[in-house]
Amino acid sequence: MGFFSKGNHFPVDSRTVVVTGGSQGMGRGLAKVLAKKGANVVIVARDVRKLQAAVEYISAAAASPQTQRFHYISADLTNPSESVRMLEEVTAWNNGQLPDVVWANAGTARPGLFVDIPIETLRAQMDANYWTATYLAHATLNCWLKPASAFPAAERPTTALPRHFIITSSSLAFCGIAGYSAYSPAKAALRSLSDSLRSELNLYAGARRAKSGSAATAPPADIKIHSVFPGTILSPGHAAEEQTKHPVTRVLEEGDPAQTEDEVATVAVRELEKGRYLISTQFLGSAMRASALQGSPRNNWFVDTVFSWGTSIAWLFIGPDMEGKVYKWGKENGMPNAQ
Ligand SMILES: NC(=O)C1=CN([C@@H]2O[C@H](COP(=O)(O)OP(=O)(O)OC[C@H]3O[C@@H](n4cnc5c(N)ncnc54)[C@H](OP(=O)(O)O)[C@@H]3O)[C@@H](O)[C@H]2O)C=CC1
Ligand SMILES: CCCCCCCCCCCCCCCC(=O)[C@@H](N)CO
Repeated sequence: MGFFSKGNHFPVDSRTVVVTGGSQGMGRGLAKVLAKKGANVVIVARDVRKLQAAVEYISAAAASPQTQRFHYISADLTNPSESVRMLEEVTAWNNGQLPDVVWANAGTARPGLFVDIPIETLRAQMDANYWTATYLAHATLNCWLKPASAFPAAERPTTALPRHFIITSSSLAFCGIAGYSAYSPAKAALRSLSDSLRSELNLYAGARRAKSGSAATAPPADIKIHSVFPGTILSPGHAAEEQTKHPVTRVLEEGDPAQTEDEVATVAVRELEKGRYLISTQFLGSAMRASALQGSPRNNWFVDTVFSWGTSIAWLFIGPDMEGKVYKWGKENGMPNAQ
């Protein structure tokens, strides 16, 4: 479990990392931090011009510019076959080796009042946030776990470093607020996906160490799942979501401290290095995480347990206060859209 284990649980030096949504915002911040730590990075998004500009920006941060490699792939990850194609291309570019780390970071929020959001947008938000990550998890884990896949068989070093599949969710996975009804459910579902995959991957970790001969077909490395739950990030995506955000949503999130792409990326990677599983990136996010731990592994059993008692009391006050803010908005401004 690594309860007391020290050391870096997320070494990326000389390893190959895929970051989706790496052309801007948090994904670009992540790619830059990983480049500084010596990783080869492939960023994935749709817009080629933004990808080209981002590769230039990210490669300028490389620790060893002579040896580190950077690449971009344009793909619309709402299409499941694009995740498969993208991983094939990454593997070919990476001298036939599968990537060591895949970070499902692409996502988009379309805030607004539920009744005003067209059904197509409700579905598109699941596509953009839940399905992009789930398709990528399916494609990646198939490559990593199935020796009979279309990918070249990896070597089986006895001391292989674990591979990591990381999901960017949102602190809104822990708390539903007015104006994010199209987005939060997708991010909450990703937390459930993380917990489910984390449980399931124990099967393969066990199989790798099986006494029977089946260990020969077991994957070359253990696989770790993690999810990151940022609060507000000052990104191009955030600027766009401000356009459709109802003012009451701004009231509810006004206490949430905004982070830059570099800040959120630095904290996320630092927490991965500590071996964290559910990762919040600032204090309010940590409080929201502690209040919604369910059966998920704790970062620190003592701190998280006491923190969860505290948040359980805090919610008795914060919950009614937040309900009251929305009610007051309605009382003061009347029917939405009727002004
Ligand atoms: N901004 C915020 O306040 C918060 C954001 N988050 C989450 O963090 C992640 C990053 O957000 P943020 O930093 O705002 O990033 P942005 O919204 O600014 O950028 C999104 C990135 O994802 C790419 N992308 C979007 N859709 C697709 C698609 N269908 N296929 C491939 N790539 C796609 C975009 O490129 P292109 O459009 O060219 O495809 C871009 O690179 C998202 O998952 C978001 O939900 C979580 C908490 C808060
Ligand atoms: C004890 C716990 C108290 C909890 C109080 C909760 C207060 C609500 C804060 C909402 C923060 C929303 C950040 C959203 C980021 C995001 O994902 C979007 N911007 C999409 O990009």
